[in-house]
Amino acid sequence: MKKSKLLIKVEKVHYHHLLHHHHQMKLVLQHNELEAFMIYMRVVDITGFIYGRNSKHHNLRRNNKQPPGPSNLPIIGSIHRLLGSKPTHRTLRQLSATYGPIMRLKFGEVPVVVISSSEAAEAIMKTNDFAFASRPISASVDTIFYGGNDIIFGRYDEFWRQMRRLCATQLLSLKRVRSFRAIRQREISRLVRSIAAAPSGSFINLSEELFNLSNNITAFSVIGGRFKEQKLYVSTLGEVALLVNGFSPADLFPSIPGFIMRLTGCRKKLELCRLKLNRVADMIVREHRAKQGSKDTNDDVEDFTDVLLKIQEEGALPFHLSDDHIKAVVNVCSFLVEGKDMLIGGSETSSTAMDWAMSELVRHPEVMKKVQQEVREAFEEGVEHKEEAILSGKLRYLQMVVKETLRLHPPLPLLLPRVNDEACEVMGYEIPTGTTVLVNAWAIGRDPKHWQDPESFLPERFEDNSVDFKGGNFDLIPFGGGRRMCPGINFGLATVETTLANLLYYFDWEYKGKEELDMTEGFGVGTRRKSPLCLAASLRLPLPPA
Ligand code: HEM
Repeated sequence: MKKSKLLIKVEKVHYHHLLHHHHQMKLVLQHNELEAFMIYMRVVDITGFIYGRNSKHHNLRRNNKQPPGPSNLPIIGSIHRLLGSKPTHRTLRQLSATYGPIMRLKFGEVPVVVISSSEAAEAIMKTNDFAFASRPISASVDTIFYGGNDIIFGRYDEFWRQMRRLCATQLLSLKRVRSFRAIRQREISRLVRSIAAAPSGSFINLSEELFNLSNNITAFSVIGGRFKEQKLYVSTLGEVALLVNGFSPADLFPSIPGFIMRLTGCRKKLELCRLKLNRVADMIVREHRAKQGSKDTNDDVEDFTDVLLKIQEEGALPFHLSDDHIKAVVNVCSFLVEGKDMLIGGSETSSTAMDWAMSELVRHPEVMKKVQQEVREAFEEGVEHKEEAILSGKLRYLQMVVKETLRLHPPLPLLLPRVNDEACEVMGYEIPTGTTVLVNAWAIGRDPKHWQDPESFLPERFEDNSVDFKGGNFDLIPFGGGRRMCPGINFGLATVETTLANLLYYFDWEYKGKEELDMTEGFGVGTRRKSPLCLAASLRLPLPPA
C-alpha cells in the first residue's frame, strides 16, 4: 500500500508530542485520512490488547541474559518497527530472521517476547506452561468485560480454572457440540438453498455468507438465537470494538491508565457501552430463566445460557456462579461473534478458516476434485448421515484439507497473547515478570526446518504424517497449546468441516476473475482475506425437500 503523506507524518511525529499533545491526534483524525491512520492503529490495536494490568515488569535482573531484539525508541519502544504495509505476523517473522526464535521487543512501556519456532513455542506452552498461563488485559478490555472475570481474559487462578473446566465439560464438550447438530444443519441448509436460488452465473460473496453462517450457528448455540434488542446489542458491540480496537493511549501506558482514560473520555464511553450490554444480557438471562420456569421448554436445543442457569440453580460448583459470571460468558461469546474487527478476531476464526479453505480449493482444482469425490461418495448413503460421517472422521481427505488450510492460514496468526506472573528462564533467556508473549503460529506453520515446501498447499503431506493440531505437536498450533489452548476446537471444527462438506457436495465452484485469485491478507489480529471471496456456484445434485 502506498504510504500517504499523513502516515509519514504520523511516523515522524515525535512521540513525546503524542503523549503530551493529545490534540495533535485529534487533528490527525479530523483530517479523516483514515486509511493512513488505520495502519498506525493496527500497531496500536495489538499493543492495546497486549498491554496489561499485569505489567509488573519491575523485577528485571540486569545480569541475566535477555533475548536478542532490535533497539528501542524512547516512549514507543519498538512499535515503529511494525509499521508498514505487511500484516504484523509477516513483519515479525522477518524480524525474527535477524534476531532469532525468541525475540525481545518493547511496545510502549511493556516488554514483549515474540516466539517463532516450534521448539521455543514448546518451551513456553509446555515446559513453562504454568508460568505463562495468564493473559494480559488492557485497561479498556478490563472496563468492559467484568474485570477480566471470564474465560478468555481471565487471570490464571482458581476461579478461572473452574470456569474453564465448566466450559470444557459443559459448554464445548464433544457431546454438547453434537447436540447442536440441528442448529448446524438448519443454518447450513439455509445457506445451501440461498446459494442454489441465486441467478445462474452470478457471483456469491462467500466470505460474507460464511461469516453470517458462523455468526448464526454461534448465536443460536450461545443464546438460543435472535432476540428483541439485537440491533442495540450489535451496534454497541461494534462501538466497543472500535473503542477497544482503536488508538488507546491508556493501553499503551498501563502505568497511568486511569488518568489517560479520563483524559481521552474513553472510560466514560466504555462504561456507557457496558451499561447497554449489561441491560441486554440481563434481558437474555431473564428470558431464559422465565422459559425454564414456565416448564414450556418444548424441544428446543439447550443453549449455553440454559446450561449455565441450570448449573447456577444446582449450586454444585465450588464457587457461586453469579448472574454477572453468566452475563460475562454470554457477552464474551457474542463479542467473539459480532465484533467483526475486534482485537481477538475470535469468532471469525471458523469463518476465516472456511474462507481460506475455499480459496485454496479453487486455486487447486485437483485437490478440489479429490475432496469432492470423497464427500460425494461418503454421502451416497443419504444426506441425513452426513454429519455423523464427518464427525466420526470418515472424511480423511477433507480433514487433511482443513489441516493444511490451518497450517498456512491460522485464523489467529499470533494466537492470543500470554503474560508471565513470575520471572522465568526460557531456552537460556531470562523473561522478566509481566512480559507479554506472542507466539507466531503462522511463521511456525511455514518453518522450512519442519515443513517441506512450506509455502505450498499440499494436503497430501498429512497422509503419512501424524502431526496434529490437538496440542501435542508444536509444529502445528492453529488452536494454541497448553493450559490456554482453544477450548472451542470441537465446536469450530464441527462448523468448518460440516459446512465445507455441504458446499462441496452440492455445488461445483469456480473463480471467474480475470486475474489470479487475490490471496492477500487484510490487517487486524485475525488473518482474514483482504478482499471478499466471490465465486460462481453450479448446483450439481438435487436439494433435499425443505
Ligand atoms: C477454527 C476455529 C478456531 C480457531 C482456529 C481457534 C483458535 C484459538 C486460539 C489460537 C486461541 C488461543 C490459544 C492459546 O493462547 O494458546 C483460542 C482461544 C479460545 N477460543 Fe478458539 N478458535 C476457534 C474456534 C473457537 C470457537 C468456535 C469457540 C467457542 C465457541 C472458541 C473459544 C475460545 C476460547 C473461550 C478461548 C480462550 C481460551 C483461554 O484463554 O483459556 N474458539 N482459540
